Amino acid sequence: MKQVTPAMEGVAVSARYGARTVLSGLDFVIPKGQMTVLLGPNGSGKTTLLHVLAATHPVAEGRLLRHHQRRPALVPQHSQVSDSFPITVRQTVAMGRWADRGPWRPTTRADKAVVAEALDQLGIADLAGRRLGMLSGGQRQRVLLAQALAQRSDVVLLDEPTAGLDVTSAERIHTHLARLRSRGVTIVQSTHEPEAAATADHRIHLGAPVSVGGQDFGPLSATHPRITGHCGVPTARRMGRPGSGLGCRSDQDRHCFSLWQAQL
Ligand SMILES: Nc1ncnc2c1ncn2[C@@H]1O[C@H](COP(=O)(O)OP(=O)(O)OP(=O)(O)O)[C@@H](O)[C@H]1O
Repeated sequence: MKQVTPAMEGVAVSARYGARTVLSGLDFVIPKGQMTVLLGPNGSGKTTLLHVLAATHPVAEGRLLRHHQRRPALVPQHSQVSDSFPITVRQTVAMGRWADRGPWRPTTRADKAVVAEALDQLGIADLAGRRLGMLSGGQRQRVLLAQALAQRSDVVLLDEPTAGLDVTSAERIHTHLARLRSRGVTIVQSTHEPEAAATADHRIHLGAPVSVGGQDFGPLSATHPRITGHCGVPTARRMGRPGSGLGCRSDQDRHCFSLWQAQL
């Protein structure tokens, strides 16, 4: 039976903006070294959850247990970066080193080597001297991913990394994410793309309740396709509290997810 090791575990996690609760009582697991996708309609809280995982947005209630080694690298949506921000591609990628050395320390030779390698890996070395705001969406997204690579974290969080990109640019990003995963990096990405969702190891659904066999689950649900078929334990008792914030897409997934949760 496949063992799943958690990189992070959320226990009844809530998050707010002022008095407004956006995430409420979420229980979830982010498996270590695997690809998790966050799914859900606009406004369901995917970006907010990514920021909670990145520790850039506070947990209002509940607990987030961390089992990873380094500060997560967060890749924002490319549309969130201002065109007028006067920064070059190399400087943007070098910011990824801040997690290690702080923003005010001079860049070391080792930092420069890491930045050069990240630029190279994403195929953007020729853009190093260009202004970030002058790049296309696809180029900019690769720069932001290079910044995350330069951080050398064991957890990479991405907010719709291929939104608005053409097929070739999106494939490049997917290829690099797959490479990171093969190196054991834990990846969490929000997406609206069915293909990214289908190929992920693990899916977390936010938003509208999911109906399974006439029973409603929501607002959070999770599946783990890799362990589908390894279970057979009647688990509805354990996890099927309607409205509890936990549920899965299919009966089989629901059983498996429960068993998997129970293994942790
Ligand atoms: N800074 C903020 N202040 C107040 N409310 C916010 C803020 N950021 C987001 N929200 C609200 O929180 C809710 C969740 O937003 P979030 O961006 O996390 O959703 P999302 O699932 O990522 O959406 P999308 O798919 O459109 O990117 C929305 O209703 C949004 O209006």
